[in-house]
Parts: sequence; structure tokens; C-alpha cells
Amino acid sequence: MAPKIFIDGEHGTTGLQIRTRMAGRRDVELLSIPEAERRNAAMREDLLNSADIAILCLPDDASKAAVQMVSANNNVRVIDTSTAFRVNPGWAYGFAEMDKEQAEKIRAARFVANPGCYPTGAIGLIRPLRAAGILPDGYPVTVNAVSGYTGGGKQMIAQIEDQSRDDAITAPHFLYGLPLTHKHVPEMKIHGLLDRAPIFSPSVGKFAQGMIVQVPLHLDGLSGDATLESIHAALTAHYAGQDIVTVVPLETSRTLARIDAVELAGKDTMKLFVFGTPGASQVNLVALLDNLGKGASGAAVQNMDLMLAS
Ligand SMILES: NC(=O)C1=CN([C@@H]2O[C@H](COP(=O)(O)OP(=O)(O)OC[C@H]3O[C@@H](n4cnc5c(N)ncnc54)[C@H](OP(=O)(O)O)[C@@H]3O)[C@@H](O)[C@H]2O)C=CC1
Ligand SMILES: CC(=O)N[C@@H](CCC(=O)OP(=O)(O)O)C(=O)O
Repeated sequence: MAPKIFIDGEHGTTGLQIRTRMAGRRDVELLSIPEAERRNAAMREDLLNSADIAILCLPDDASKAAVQMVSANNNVRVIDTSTAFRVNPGWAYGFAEMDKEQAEKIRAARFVANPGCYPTGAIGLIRPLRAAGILPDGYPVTVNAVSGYTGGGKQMIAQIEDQSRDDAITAPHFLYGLPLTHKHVPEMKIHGLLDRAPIFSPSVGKFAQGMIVQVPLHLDGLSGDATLESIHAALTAHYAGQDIVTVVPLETSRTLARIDAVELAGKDTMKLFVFGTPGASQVNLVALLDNLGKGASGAAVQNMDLMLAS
């Protein structure tokens, strides 16, 4: 019998994209709730408890309530796409490429926390350098990023796409998270293996899907005699053997005049770059992804497939 999957929040931005990715799959049975009943708690509880894997695409509080609904039912495994459980040690962090053992941890887990979109880029760049001893304790890491506006869910999509609304957003590109307390900071710190919280400055551009995450570094603040080439080599070695997270060769990055935030829109992969001038004292690490691809829905389907392989 095909495993049953229920996407709680299937009519929202992340849920819809998971559903699209699952369309046509015969190896799973999709349980579905009518859109008009999406907030019907009794119906959701019933569907959640009928699933082999429940994928939660809900706000944090609703995710926590959904997990309560299945907590006594060991037959149900959960992938949560919200921020609610990402730094909870009882949950496997759903970034399969971040360590060699992580895919196996996800495969065996009952509870998997899907990473945040910005943290996927930031952790993807930072963690290998911490693991290799290149980024020392105390280094003041900064993370600057731009996301497509679908990252703000149905609410922000409406504010940008319907300019007749009273609360329409007219800016073509805006900074937010100005108090520097964005909800993704703890996740970046813990899974980035950092001892000091990064300064995180997110922004949104007037494009639907896509994301650039930048981590600029001063080489004289790194351990040993780190160079642009040695940082690139460490990232390349870390991501060898799979094709979801790739490190762009230095010869290729050198030929690029600009990075397009929407280049990977619609794709579930992530590209990492190391920019700078050989022999100079600074580098800029860049991650390119789709906020709804490897940053959310694509990663959720990848995690589901790992869990189904157990
Ligand atoms: N968008 C993105 O790029 C990313 C999103 N995420 C995370 O995914 C989760 C979903 O976000 P997103 O899809 O963007 O949000 P949306 O607002 O687009 O969708 C959320 C869905 O959940 C429903 N919902 C809200 N509250 C409840 C409730 N109490 N019970 C049942 N259903 C409810 C909403 O219904 P209604 O229409 O009635 O409000 C809506 O259908 C969030 O936790 C978000 O942080 C993670 C990474 C990236
Ligand atoms: C553009 C935008 O608003 N992005 C969201 C992050 C995307 C999201 O909601 O995902 P997480 O579950 O990973 O938090 C934000 O900054 O809150």
C-alpha cells in the first residue's frame, strides 16, 4: 500500500508548491482537505492521524498544535516547515547535505524540522568552514540576504501583487528585520556551529521566487592562512558526492559580472560561490537558491523521500 501523505496547510504558499511537486506521483497517496475546511481542527486532526507522514505548512503556533494532535500516535511521522522546532534537539534538522551523517538522521527520524530559507543559504556557507576550523571562535559573522516576496506567504504576496490594497507594498526592494532579532538567527547560530550570533540583515525584492544569501569575510580574521582558494577547496570537499548543493568552480565565478537572484527559481538545488580577488584580503561567500525550492517545498519533498526510503 502506498504511504499516505497529508500536507496540513496545503492551500498556502509552501503547501501548494509541495502539492505541485507531488502531482503525478504513484508511489504515495495524498490525503487532502477541501480549501474551505482548511482550518477545521477536527477534520485536520483526523487526516493528520491517518497519515504516514504529515507535512506541516502552517504558522508556528498552528504547527505546535498539529504536533500535539499526533503526539500519541507513533504511526505518524512529521515534517514541519515552520520555525517552531528547528533548534529542538528532539527533531532532526532537515538539511541533508550539511553533514555526511545528516541524510541518515533524517531517514530514521520521526520528527524532521525543515530548514528556513535564509538559514539554508547561511548554514550551507558557514558550517563547512566551522567544521574545517577555518572560521574561528568569536568571528563576527554577518549574513545579508534578499528573498523573493513569496517568502512572506499569502499575506505578502497579496500586498505586493494587489497594489490597490490599503497595505500594499510599493517598494521594489526593501530591508526588514531592522531590530536584528529575526526568527532565523538562533537556527543560523546553532546549525552554523557558531559561538556568536550572526548579524542578519534580510530584504525582499519584487520578484516572486529566488534568494541570494551573502556572508562576507576578512581573511585576516580567519584561522591559519586561509585564502580564497583554500575556502573554496573546503566547501568543494564538503559538498562532494551529491548534486543538490554545488560549489561553482573558481574559474567560472571569475567570469561572472553579476548574480541573478531568480536564476534558480523553480529549482530545488542550491549553488555556492566564493568571490574575491586572488591574493587580496577579503572574500564574499554567496548562496543562490529558490526560497520555495531548496528553501522550503523542495527540501520538504527531499526529506519526505529520505523518510520513505527507510
Ligand atoms: N514562503 C516561504 O518561502 C517559506 C515558508 N516557510 C514556512 O512555511 C510555513 C507556511 O508558510 P507559507 O506557506 O509561506 O504561509 P501561507 O500564509 O502562504 O500559508 C499558510 C497556510 O496555513 C493556513 N493556516 C494558518 N493558520 C492555520 C491554522 N491555525 N490551522 C490550519 N491552517 C492554518 C493558512 O490558511 P489561511 O489562508 O486561512 O490563512 C494557509 O493556507 C510557515 O511556518 C513559514 O514560516 C518556510 C520556508 C520558506
Ligand atoms: C520574505 C519573508 O518575509 N521571509 C520570511 C522567511 C520565510 C519564512 O517564512 O520561512 P521560515 O519558516 O523559514 O521562517 C521572514 O523573514 O519571516
